[in-house]
Amino acid sequence: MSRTVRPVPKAPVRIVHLGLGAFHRSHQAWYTQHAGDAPDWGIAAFTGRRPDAAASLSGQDGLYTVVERGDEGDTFEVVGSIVEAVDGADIGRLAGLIAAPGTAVVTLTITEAAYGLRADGRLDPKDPGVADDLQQLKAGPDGMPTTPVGRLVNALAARQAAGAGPLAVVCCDNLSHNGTVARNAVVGMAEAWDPRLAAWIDANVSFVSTSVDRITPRTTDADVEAVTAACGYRDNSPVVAEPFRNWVLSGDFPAGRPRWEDAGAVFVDDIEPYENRKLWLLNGAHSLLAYLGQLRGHTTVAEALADPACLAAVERFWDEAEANLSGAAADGADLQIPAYRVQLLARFRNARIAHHLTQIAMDGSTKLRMRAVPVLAAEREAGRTGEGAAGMIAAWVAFCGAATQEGQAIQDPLAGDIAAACALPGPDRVRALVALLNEPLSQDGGTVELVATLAAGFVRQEAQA
Ligand SMILES: NC(=O)c1ccc[n+]([C@@H]2O[C@H](COP(=O)([O-])OP(=O)(O)OC[C@H]3O[C@@H](n4cnc5c(N)ncnc54)[C@H](O)[C@@H]3O)[C@@H](O)[C@H]2O)c1
Ligand SMILES: O=P(O)(O)OC[C@@H](O)[C@@H](O)[C@H](O)[C@H](O)CO
Repeated sequence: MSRTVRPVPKAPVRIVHLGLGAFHRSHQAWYTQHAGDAPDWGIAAFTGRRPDAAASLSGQDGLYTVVERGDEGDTFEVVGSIVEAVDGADIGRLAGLIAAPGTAVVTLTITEAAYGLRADGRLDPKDPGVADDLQQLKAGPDGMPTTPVGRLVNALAARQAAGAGPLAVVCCDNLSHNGTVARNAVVGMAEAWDPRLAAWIDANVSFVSTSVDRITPRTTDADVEAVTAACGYRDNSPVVAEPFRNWVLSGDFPAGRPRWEDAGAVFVDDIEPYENRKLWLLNGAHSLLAYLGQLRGHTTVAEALADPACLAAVERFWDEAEANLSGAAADGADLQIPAYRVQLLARFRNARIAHHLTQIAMDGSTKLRMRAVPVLAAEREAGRTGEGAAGMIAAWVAFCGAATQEGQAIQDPLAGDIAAACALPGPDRVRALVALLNEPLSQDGGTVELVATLAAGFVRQEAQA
């Protein structure tokens, strides 16, 4: 940025973030800036796989613009809660910050696929990243773990050694029971390296579960230009997000936390109803639109939703999801599912947010396990067909088949297995793909037949003009 516009003084680092992407900047960093005690809570944010985002943000003193993009127009706000942006490969700095007694919270947005989990939600020791990091951790001080979980385990060992006390790890990825997932991944890796560290983590680290929501597509060059034109300064790291935002958290913060509730965050005892409402209705519809929409020639969420066939598929899935959602939380709070559905349609129709289906389609095997499988399993259990949820899986099956035939790479942690499944003949192909999402469902002949029939009806169409 060409001028100093730091909206708050530089706060001391008390939060460490892993996964410095678009979402962290539009969500957790925004909430931290808007907490009543923001001057006490600075964030040191580490990138995942490349140093670029840290270099870009460091070049402008950590400051960046959140462009809130509504139906009617844009508003701009400079956010200053990220006080340090670091290359994720700098594991020394990460260990130093996590070992510091002042550090109280670690937040994560490293994507669903980065946890290295099997379909049953446990750490997968055969995952190449997990296996390699275990070797690195066992190599001692010269080891260089490369996955976020391996780096975090390494840094927690430094905190244990420093006697710096307990802290909270707050998973902000779109995963069911995301606190438990983060715990399984971190404790699972620690156990395989050093059981005493695993025991220390068990006793000292609180894994907080969250439901996180704010549609934040990848920033484009046009977004950078729009900020320059509207604000009169050059920001190389702006982020564009919808006006809506939501954060529900459940768990303990043994070393304290910012007053995120001042910015609208909600703390609950029973997070599951909120989590399912968001993951099934919002993210489920997104995944359905990502595969069916692309097969029908659309490129963005808003375009796909304007197609009556896609809208009907979403409504069909939502009816099934709603039948299996709790309408109220344990404390009696009404989750207002019908109103939530209406609001979602309006959010998806915000055509000024160009949310690309290709981005949502990535890592489908991990996402569909949480977005389609639970609804389909519940529908089958209730003696119903589960055609809406099966439709989402069928769209993914047809999408994988079309991409494979066209020689396009599928970005997914199971890309090799997907390619192998797609090489099989008809019914075996569908069964093998369903098995990648959920083994028991793949043994249910009725489910496989239903998915196969629906998938046969989804054929690739020419891109819409
Ligand atoms: N973007 C949204 O609208 C949104 C909304 C709610 C939740 N989320 C959650 O946040 C996550 C990140 O979204 P984003 O928009 O910031 O994405 P992004 O691509 O902008 O950033 C992702 C970050 O994670 C790192 N990363 C990605 N894959 C990794 C891997 N396999 N190993 C290590 N690091 C990896 C990247 O390097 C980057 O730092 C999503 O996957 C989702 O779980 C996103
Ligand atoms: O971010 P992912 O890859 O988990 O999923 C893609 C979208 O469904 C997601 O980013 C939503 O836009 C977001 O969860 C809205 O809060």
